[in-house]
Amino acid sequence: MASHAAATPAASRPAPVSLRLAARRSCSRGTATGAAGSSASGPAFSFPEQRARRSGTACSAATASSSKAGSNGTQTDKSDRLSLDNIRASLIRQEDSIIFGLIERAQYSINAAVYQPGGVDVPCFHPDGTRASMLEFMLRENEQTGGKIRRYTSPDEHAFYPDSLPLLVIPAMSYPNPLAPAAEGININARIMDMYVNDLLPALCQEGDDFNYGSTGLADVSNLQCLSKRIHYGKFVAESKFQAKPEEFTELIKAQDAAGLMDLLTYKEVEDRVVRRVTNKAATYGQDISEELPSDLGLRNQKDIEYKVAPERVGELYREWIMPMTKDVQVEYLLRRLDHL
Ligand SMILES: C=C(O[C@@H]1C=C(C(=O)O)C=C[C@H]1O)C(=O)O
Repeated sequence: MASHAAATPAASRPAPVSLRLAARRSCSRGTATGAAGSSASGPAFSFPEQRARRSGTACSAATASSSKAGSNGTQTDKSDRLSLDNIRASLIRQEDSIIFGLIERAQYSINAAVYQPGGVDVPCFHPDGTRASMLEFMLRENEQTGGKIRRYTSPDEHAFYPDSLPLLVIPAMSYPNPLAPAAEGININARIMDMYVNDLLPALCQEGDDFNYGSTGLADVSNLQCLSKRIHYGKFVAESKFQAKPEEFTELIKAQDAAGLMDLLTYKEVEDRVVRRVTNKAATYGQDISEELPSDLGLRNQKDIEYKVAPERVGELYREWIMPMTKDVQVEYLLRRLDHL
């Protein structure tokens, strides 16, 4: 089991990362070798049916009734997008963005200079005088823009540099938030950054340098933000699971039994379906689709197709990295689920 203890507090800053090129796995280009049949089924855990928010578990439920700013200038999220009923649809949409993004990034070489502090001369220095990496510079700039328009006040968004966020330029938003208070202190972006740079990129991209640093950094910023959102969605998944089996989870939480929690929240067959679906999507998205729809849209008999990224590779990355980190967030959240209540 990956260590849940590696979760970092919200105040931490991802350390500069270095590419472990030596650990590079096999090349990303390949041909389909029989992607598994697609499955439309969703996660095995049951999502609550329009459940009434339980007193004591709803933490910052919005009460204002107008979408305009309230008397203290606060606005209310009326979208329902954070309700536990919408988790499944959101995870599947996020999957699409992640797969597209990884395929996009794979068009470029590793471009290691983007990740090395000082590898590219960007106007971004740490207090000790060392220059930041180009990726850090781009992420920080992006978070300044998103932060001003409330991105990081939403319970499903987590900044990579939470200590440097700007003030808002539009009124604050109040979100209906089904999560327990402890959720706010969980941010594993430092681990996500390390995994992305040192494990995902070497598995996806050709070695070497093609000097497309801007495109590389833009793809990375987008991918890191999508991955962070998906992985931290573990908080919502965990809350849904807790509400479905409160007694069983409460017993394990009281015993602070991380391994027991991991067992109870893991659905192996769901994970297998996710991997098959992701593989199939990567096979579909990775093709050069022409203006003529093929008569057979399925993935059978397509062993001759040259994919930009081997579809199985994307599925493997989900199994090896993305799902385990989502589960680590779930364990971390559940261990603290009853704090402050
Ligand atoms: C997200 C869930 O929890 C776990 C993690 C999964 C994932 O990251 O996709 C899938 C199955 C579960 O083992 C879930 O149950 O859907």
